[in-house]
Amino acid sequence: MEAAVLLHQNPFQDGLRDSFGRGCPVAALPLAGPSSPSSVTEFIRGYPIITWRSFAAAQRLLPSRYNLAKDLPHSLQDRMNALPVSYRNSDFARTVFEEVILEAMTDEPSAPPIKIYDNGIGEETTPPWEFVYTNEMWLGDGVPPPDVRNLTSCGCQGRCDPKSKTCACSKRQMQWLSPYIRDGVFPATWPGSPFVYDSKGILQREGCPIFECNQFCDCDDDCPNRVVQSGRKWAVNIVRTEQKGWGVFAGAKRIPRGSYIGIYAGELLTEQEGEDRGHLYNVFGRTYLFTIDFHHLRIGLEDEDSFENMYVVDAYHAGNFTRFLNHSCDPNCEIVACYINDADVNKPLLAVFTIRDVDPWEELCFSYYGDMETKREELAEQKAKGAPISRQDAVYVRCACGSANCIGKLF
Ligand SMILES: C[S@@+](CC[C@H](N)C(=O)[O-])C[C@H]1O[C@@H](n2cnc3c(N)ncnc32)[C@H](O)[C@@H]1O
Repeated sequence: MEAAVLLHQNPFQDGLRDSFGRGCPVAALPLAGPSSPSSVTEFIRGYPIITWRSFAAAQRLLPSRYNLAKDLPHSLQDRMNALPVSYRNSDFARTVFEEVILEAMTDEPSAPPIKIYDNGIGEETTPPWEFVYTNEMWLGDGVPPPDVRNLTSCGCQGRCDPKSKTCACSKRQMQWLSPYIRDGVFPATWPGSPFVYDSKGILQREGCPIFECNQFCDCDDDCPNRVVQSGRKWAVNIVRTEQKGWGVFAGAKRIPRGSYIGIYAGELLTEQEGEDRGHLYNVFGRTYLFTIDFHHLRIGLEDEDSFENMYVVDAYHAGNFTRFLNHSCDPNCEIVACYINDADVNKPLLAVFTIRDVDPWEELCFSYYGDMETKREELAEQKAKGAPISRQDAVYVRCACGSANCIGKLF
């Protein structure tokens, strides 16, 4: 039986929390079931006293909220696709698309609205109505729900102090960063360490996994270790490109290096499902699959090459503006593994950050191959051996990134 912990909607709850702190009783409620949190030890007239701390403990026992890919709502897409092409290519359809995006942005209150600009390239006024706009992850068949029971959380009051010796979140971040730092010493140019962010939320260290404070941490919403979960702050636009289909462009402001841009959202699929879909997308010549095979997942394995990735994100049927990020051989963004409310190390969120300053209206791109230097070395090695460069059914697209050191083709 699941623990039934219901804290009645009480307009005074927040007031109580503010006045007495989180260790104080907030309610005495019926709480039943064998898995009632062990932290409930005091009772009033037979009812357990729920404190904020025991409430947080009890929350771990409740089923967590998550989305299943099979429940993706697609009636709007079906209706739009049933309309004549002339309507779908009208300015009105573009306004509808922008409104749909706006509606899905309730989880990022400071995010500027996303505009779809008509630059006269091509016939389409909006991207195809082939996907559900969402900032969330949708779990495919065989993908387990988030592991919330094993989340480590901090008991910090107010904003977490990166220098704290007791903050469980800074300890966890330190532990995961240590393989990437020479002699365990953080560079002086890296304020905020061991958190990966400085006090303004700018990412200080690229290429390492991020461990943010989570839903069970006691710290406040403005804690410096809550950047991805606070949502996008920078303006982005969806614009048609000459040779790469739709793309994502910065707004009127320069975006500094290390800025959070968005989550590569979509369906989280098993490797097998991703592989099957990959064959179809290769025939189609357009793919939105991202394989979760970050370097840190190999740490600790006897043979790093024996690593087998478990999950893939597919943004074809569901996703947000990040699904329009094109590839560049000289990228200004990268995807970083970010952990928040799931303790399963194989299921990070894919967070997009800038890796250099981005000019106003510049296109935002990341490398579909990860580190480009490694990719170049790999290609040179394969060429020397005369080995085939990629999988049999891969459809090669000429890379149109336009960078001076472009490797020439995609996939
Ligand atoms: C994740 S989607 C990016 C959004 C895509 N442009 C669209 O219109 O939906 C990946 C696809 O975009 C195209 N693409 C991305 N980067 C490209 C590049 N550098 N050169 C040519 N095509 C590119 C390829 O068709 C690729 O399969």
